[in-house]
Amino acid sequence: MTAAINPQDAWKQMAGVAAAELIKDGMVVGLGTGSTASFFVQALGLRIQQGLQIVGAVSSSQVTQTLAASLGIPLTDLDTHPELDMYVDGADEIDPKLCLIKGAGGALLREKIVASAAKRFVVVADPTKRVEQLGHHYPLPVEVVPLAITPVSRKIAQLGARVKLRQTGATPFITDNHNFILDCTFPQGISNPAELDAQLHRIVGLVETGLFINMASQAILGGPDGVQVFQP
Ligand SMILES: O=C[C@H](O)[C@H](O)[C@H](O)COP(=O)(O)O
Repeated sequence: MTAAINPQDAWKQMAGVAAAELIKDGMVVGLGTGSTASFFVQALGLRIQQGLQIVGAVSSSQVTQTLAASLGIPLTDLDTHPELDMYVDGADEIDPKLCLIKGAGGALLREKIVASAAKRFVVVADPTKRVEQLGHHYPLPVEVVPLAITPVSRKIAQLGARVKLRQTGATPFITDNHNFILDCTFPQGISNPAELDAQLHRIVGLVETGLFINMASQAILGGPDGVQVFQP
């Protein structure tokens, strides 16, 4: 007997299963990170067990790599396959133009690298992730070289953010790339994601931001009324 899952997880699963249906024989696929992406990876694993033949999958984190390997998904990397057919991942916030905040799980840098290598990026989520303006529900995560954490924090604060070093217990959270994460809350929300992203990228020592702008082409949302596809 399988354990019942809560409605939000059921919606995430619906989105993940629907995205897995988009994967065809011969594709190179990018695998996202997080609870919603995990449902996609599990559904993809099932389809592969049933005979789907992808060329390979590139993971956006160690966690996803381990999950995918356990499901028998053939793994590859960006050296072997620098261009992917499709990348599927979750998001923390999705605005009407499909700009995203990502990185609540700390995987934003690899996620952005893998997403940028893909011809198509499909976001999978539940309806709680849709927002009118980014930055009101989740802080914006940015990945920072540990050496630069204090000056970078100060410079982001000068842009109007409350800046918090992400911790795991008493020690800083360490990303797969051995960097730190700063969670940046903009009290008025993020009115111009592209401008903020450009400002943040001018800060030396800041490696990447969790703003994904003009990257996703489609969102698949599971919800109480079934699966809905959303594109601007
Ligand atoms: O670093 C984490 C990723 O950006 C996740 O894709 C994002 O946080 C969404 O995760 P979830 O599907 O668990 O809400």
